[in-house]
Amino acid sequence: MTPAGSLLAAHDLRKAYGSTPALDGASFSVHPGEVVAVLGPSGSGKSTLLHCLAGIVVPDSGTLTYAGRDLSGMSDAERSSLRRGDFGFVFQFGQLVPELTCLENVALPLRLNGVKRKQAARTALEWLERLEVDDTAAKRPGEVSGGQGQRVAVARALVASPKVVFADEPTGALDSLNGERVMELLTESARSAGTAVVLVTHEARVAAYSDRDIVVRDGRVRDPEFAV
Ligand SMILES: Nc1ncnc2c1ncn2[C@@H]1O[C@H](COP(=O)(O)OP(=O)(O)OP(=O)(O)O)[C@@H](O)[C@H]1O
Repeated sequence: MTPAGSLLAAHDLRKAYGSTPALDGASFSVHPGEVVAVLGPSGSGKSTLLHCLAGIVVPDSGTLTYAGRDLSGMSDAERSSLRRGDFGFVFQFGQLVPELTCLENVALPLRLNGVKRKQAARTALEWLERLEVDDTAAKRPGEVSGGQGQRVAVARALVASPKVVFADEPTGALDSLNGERVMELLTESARSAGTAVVLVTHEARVAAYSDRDIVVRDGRVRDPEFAV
């Protein structure tokens, strides 16, 4: 059932919110290091698919396999530990911790994984430099621009060398110039680290940075990679 060589695969996922079906038999897979864009009209189920793949939302039925392990059968604690260790996240509005500096925000995933404070700060600064926002290191998220905040969020998503980054409309709140730069930096950094990216977007311009597109319609996905 799992496509050969895939890192993350979903088969026939179904999820309803009350009587509203959000996913209605969605199958999808991503290979290591691959950048896949998830496209589709508003309300088609893109975010629900991403949340299921990331282990944030539990589907009503269907199977989810990550690195050969059945995600559906994992406990909440196992899924949380997978999210912390193997996954990174970027959302539309950075979702940085407002009380921490940008450097501390980027260092946070490393600290949660047990990296010592000094080493975490050093690595976080390297990532801020890579994303060209090292001048935000001592500032809090409320003191930086939207574009800078998203770059900090990308640094935070990649700092702990995740296997997969989930990005839900990461440039949705940015102007086109800033949006394109964030996409360039996200995809370049992910490709050089061998990190796969699952990218939900409305915009064809953003999807152009992916290796492959899939389209969600009415909670269903057609992924030609998936042999059913
Ligand atoms: N927490 C929720 N409670 C109730 N209904 C929900 C919830 N989340 C999503 N839905 C419904 O499920 C369907 C799919 O929503 P989803 O957010 O996955 O779509 P989307 O394609 O990401 O939309 P958009 O592009 O507008 O963000 C929609 O009908 C939506 O209203």
